[in-house]
Amino acid sequence: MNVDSITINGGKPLNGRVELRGAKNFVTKAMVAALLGETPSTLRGVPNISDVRIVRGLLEVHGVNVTEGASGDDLILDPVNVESAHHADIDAHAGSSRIPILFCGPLLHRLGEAFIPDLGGCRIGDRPIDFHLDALRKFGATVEKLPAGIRLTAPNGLTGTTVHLPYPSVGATEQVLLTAVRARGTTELRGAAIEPEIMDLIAVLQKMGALISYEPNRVILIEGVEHLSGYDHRAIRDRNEAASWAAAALATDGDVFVGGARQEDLMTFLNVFRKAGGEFDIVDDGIRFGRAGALRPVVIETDVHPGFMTDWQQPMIVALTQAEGESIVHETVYENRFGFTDALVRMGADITIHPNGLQGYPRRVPHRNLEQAAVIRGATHLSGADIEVPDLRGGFSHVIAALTAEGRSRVSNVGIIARGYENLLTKLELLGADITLDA
Ligand SMILES: CC(=O)N[C@H]1[C@@H](OP(=O)(O)OP(=O)(O)OC[C@H]2O[C@@H](n3ccc(=O)[nH]c3=O)[C@H](O)[C@@H]2O)O[C@H](CO)[C@@H](O)[C@@H]1O
Ligand SMILES: C=C(OP(=O)(O)O)C(=O)O
Repeated sequence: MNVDSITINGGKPLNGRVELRGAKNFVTKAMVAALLGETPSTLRGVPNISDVRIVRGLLEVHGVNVTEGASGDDLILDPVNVESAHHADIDAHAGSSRIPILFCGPLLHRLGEAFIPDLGGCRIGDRPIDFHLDALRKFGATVEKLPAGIRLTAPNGLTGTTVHLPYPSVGATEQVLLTAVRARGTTELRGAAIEPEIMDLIAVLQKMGALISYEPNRVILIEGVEHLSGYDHRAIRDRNEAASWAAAALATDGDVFVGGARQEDLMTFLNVFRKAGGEFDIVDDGIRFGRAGALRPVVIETDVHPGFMTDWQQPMIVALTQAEGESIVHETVYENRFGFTDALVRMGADITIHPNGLQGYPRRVPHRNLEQAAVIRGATHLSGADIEVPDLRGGFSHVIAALTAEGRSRVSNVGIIARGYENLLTKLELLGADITLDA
């Protein structure tokens, strides 16, 4: 999506079918895993999104030969000639993604050194990398902070260790996996994240020759091996995109079949969707989402898997502006993930943000110091407005809000949405949305 601004004529339901491809939060990690192999890897179902292009560029400056396979959505990644890259070239390809931090372990194994530029990614809170760096130091890496990034070396190689994550971080879990698989000896990872995308990364690493076992209570054991080969793998589909289209169908009173959506990856979402007045049919090749009747208010607590994902709350909040009564969303994963609601309020939504969270409500998810809460009172009539996309999921939510609202909305900075949604405008048009690209 090379456009920066679109005009949406809203107030019409979305109807039709969209197809999911590989998950942004898996594909980019599997591309990094290819660095660890001694032979080429084939990754299937790769979406055409900007985060994939950024990771491809970073792999290429490190000497990985990346080519497209015959089917159009396969990537062949040949890491046989991996080499150190100039800092300037790495910076030029760092872009807006957080994935460069996951190059640490693979580059240390391959080259004995790594330079990691300052990270991009959505601005949804502080997003520290202390768990990553603490773990890498435990493996034996030295970490030096530079003005524009960090430099790591491992003069004595990397050795298996015990890592106990203070919080089940997705990225830090992937960091430990990608480092431990070729470290000397065994690594015990406690407090691991267990998202489906992580399980798919473990599947990829096992195909490459890694020895990884998943124990009860968020413990993962990794026995380091000396050699890994390439893999051939079809990526898990994007459950965040699935939840986004489901919420879009709910908000606009539409009917959307999401090809490739899998019930087992969306169980928690489906429960909330049903409680909010949505209905769904699960069939072999996907899930159809629509409304069962009037929308109802719900209480959502975001959490790590198997909880309700933080990436799902933004599109669901748009739908909840159409539910009769008071909904509450407790955001417990990130400290600043409600910025997108300002625009919804300008469109007519009644949303109050509690920057320090809401106390005194019975909860399943433990309180965290950084949390926030949103109280949404509905149903409200949304009217078109000029809005600016703040981040990836917030951006998709702005588009849904504009589709739900009566009248015209001008949505600017839509390019960010291409970080995680392939062919968004084409898909929206196929679903019947009235959209024009601004000059
Ligand atoms: C590319 C990708 O896969 N992005 C996903 C990934 O982000 P990402 O992997 O960056 O998110 P994490 O799971 O690491 O972050 C969860 C929490 O841990 C904290 N933390 C994390 C690392 C660290 O070193 N120190 C620390 O304090 C974060 O600030 C946050 O409060 O998981 C998030 C949580 O499911 C999703 O919203 C993102 O879509
Ligand atoms: C926060 C997200 O991604 P990232 O971690 O890449 O910024 C997201 O996918 O919504």
